[in-house]
Amino acid sequence: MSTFPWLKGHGTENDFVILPDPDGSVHGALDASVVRFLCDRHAGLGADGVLRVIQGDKQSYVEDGGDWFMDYRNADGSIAEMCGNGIRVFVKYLAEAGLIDGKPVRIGTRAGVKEVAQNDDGTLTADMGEPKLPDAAGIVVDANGHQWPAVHVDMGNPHAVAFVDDLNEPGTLCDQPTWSPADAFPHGVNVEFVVRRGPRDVQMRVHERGAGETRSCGTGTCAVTVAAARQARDERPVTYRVGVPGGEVSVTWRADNHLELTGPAVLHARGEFDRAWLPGI
Ligand SMILES: N[C@@H](CCC[C@H](N)C(=O)O)C(=O)O
Repeated sequence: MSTFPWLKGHGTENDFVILPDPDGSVHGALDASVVRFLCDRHAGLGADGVLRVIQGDKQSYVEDGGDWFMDYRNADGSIAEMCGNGIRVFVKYLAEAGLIDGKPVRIGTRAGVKEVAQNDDGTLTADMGEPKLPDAAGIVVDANGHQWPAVHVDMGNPHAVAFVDDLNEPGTLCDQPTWSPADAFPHGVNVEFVVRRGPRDVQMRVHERGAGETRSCGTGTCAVTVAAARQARDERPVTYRVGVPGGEVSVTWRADNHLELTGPAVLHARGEFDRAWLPGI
């Protein structure tokens, strides 16, 4: 095919190029350079990542692809296990395309199958599964010469959560934080900076692995909730309001240890891309 369809969508302004590829034949292996080009904000369509939509039984990446499989790629072309904002946008697309009804849907990801429900108010709720808290005490995040202790929370993808006094304090805005010990995150990490605004109410900024500072990160809001609830010794179930630069979401840490992420999802553009426009690919 000389052209392929695309859509744009976002969840709290964490934005994605959606590539429908129901039987996996449109994009084949999906080259990292194609992802980089599509996500380029100057030369391409512009996005924090790509959501490729494949039927669960037509993908060849994981054992259980669910009803539909979310093949997630970061803007730099790297593969990530999971995306909490992306999965809501993914289901919004499936619903608007008439590919699913209103019932909860099982979405396969590289971090396992996640169930996503569509709520009456238009928001979506994803069961994000259980967090892991690897025993990695003593992690320090370093940004522009400033350092903060951080908590390692794994939501299928890795997060380092650092509590700060002020989200605008020097150092929190930078290209890419580093961390020590260097081997704590062999595959890189998403870094969240957090302030408490009140009981069960936090505000964060995030530097995403493979995308830089973004307006939101759904798995990051779950990691932040876990770190904040543990710090406050909250009893479960507990619900946190998590503000991000692009809006806000609600995260419940249930008694059974699962995290539930509720937030908006928006589709805002669609088109047809001519393969001849992919430079040198
Ligand atoms: N924005 C996402 C996370 C996307 C993947 C992340 N950058 C990683 O590499 O782990 C979210 O909403 O969770």
